[in-house]
Amino acid sequence: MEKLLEIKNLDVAFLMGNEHVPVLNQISFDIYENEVLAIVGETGCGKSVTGSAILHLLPENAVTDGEIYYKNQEILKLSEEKFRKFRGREIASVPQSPSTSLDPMMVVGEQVAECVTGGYRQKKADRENIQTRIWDIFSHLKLPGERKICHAYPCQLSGGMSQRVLISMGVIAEPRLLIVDEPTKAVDWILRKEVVNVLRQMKDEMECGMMLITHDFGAASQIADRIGVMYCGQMVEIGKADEILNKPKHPYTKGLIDALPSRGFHVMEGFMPSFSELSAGCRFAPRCSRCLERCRRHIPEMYEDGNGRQVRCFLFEESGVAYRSPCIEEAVFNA
Ligand SMILES: Nc1ncnc2c1ncn2[C@@H]1O[C@H](COP(=O)(O)OP(=O)(O)OP(=O)(O)O)[C@@H](O)[C@H]1O
Ligand code: NI
Repeated sequence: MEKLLEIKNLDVAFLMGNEHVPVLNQISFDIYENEVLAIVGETGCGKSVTGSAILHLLPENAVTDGEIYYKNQEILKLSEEKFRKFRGREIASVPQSPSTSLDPMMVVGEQVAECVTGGYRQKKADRENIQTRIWDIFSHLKLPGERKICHAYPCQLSGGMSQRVLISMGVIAEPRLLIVDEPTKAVDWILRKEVVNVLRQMKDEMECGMMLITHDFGAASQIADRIGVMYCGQMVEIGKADEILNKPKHPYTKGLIDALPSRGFHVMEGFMPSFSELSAGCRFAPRCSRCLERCRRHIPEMYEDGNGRQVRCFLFEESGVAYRSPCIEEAVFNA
C-alpha cells in the first residue's frame, strides 16, 4: 500500500503570554491509502492538536516544527492559499458535534452542499450533480428517505441521523484522507454503537484513508487497522490494532486496556503531567509500575521491531531480545 500521509518529528508549542508551552513532541507516523489509523490516549494528550496540524487549523499562537507530507508533498509549511487545494478534496474532516456544527436555521442538504466549493450557488448542472451525490451518500449511509432529509432542518432529525449528516459533510468532496475527531464523545451508548457501525461500513465501502481520533479504545479496536497510542504529547506505541489490543507492550497502553469495561475496569492511578511542568526522563515514569531508575532520568526513544510495531519504552530497548522471545516479553510484564 502507498503512503498517503507521512508525519516526521512534528513539534507543536503554544505561546501563552511570555510562556512557550510545548505540547506535541517528535510525533512521527504514517497513514497508508485505504487504512484506518486510530489515535487514542486520555484527554489533553494532544490528539486533536495533531489532527489540526494536518488540517492547517491550529490557532495563531501555535508554533510548529517538523514535516508533514501528503502524497510526498510537504504541506505543513504551505501557505493558506496553497493549502486550500488540499482541503476538502484531498484531506477533509468530519465536524465534531451536531449541536455546534449544524446551523439550526438551514436545511441539511444545503449544509452538506456547502462543503463542496461553491455549494448550491454553482451553475445549474453542477448543482444537480451535487444534489445527486448527496442523495447517493445519504442512502449509502442508510439515511432513509434521503430526498426528504435534504429538506429537513437539524431539529427534525434524530441524533443518529444528525451524526450521519456530519459524516456526509466530511465525505461529500470525496477526500483521499478523512480526519474524524472524537465521533463518539458526545453520544450515548446506543448511538455510539450506531456511529461505530457507520464508520466501519464507510471504511469497507469508501476508498479513503482515515485518521480516527478518540479516547474510546473500544471503538478504535472495532474500526481501525492500526492504533497509535499518545501520552502527554508523545506517541508511545503504534502497531496493528489486534496486536495492540491483545499484546500491548507499552505499560501505558496496557493500563488503558486494563481500564476497558470488558477487561475489568481497572482504572489507572495518577494523572497525566501538565505540559509546563514536565520532569526529566520518561513522561509516563511517575505512573509506571515497571519504572526503572534510568526511566526517571532519560527519555526513551521509539524502538521498532522491524514489523511495524514501535514502542517508546526502555523495556523494549533491546528490541531484538524483547520482541523475538515471547517468554522474555511475558516475563517483563508478569514479573
Ligand atoms: N490554542 C491553544 N492554546 C494553548 N493550549 C492549547 C491550545 N489548544 C490546545 N491546547 C492544549 O494542548 C493540549 C492538547 O490538547 P488536545 O485538544 O490536542 O487534546 P486531546 O488529546 O484532543 O484531548 P480530548 O480527548 O479531551 O479531546 C491540551 O493541554 C490543551 O490545553
Ligand atoms: Ni480532542
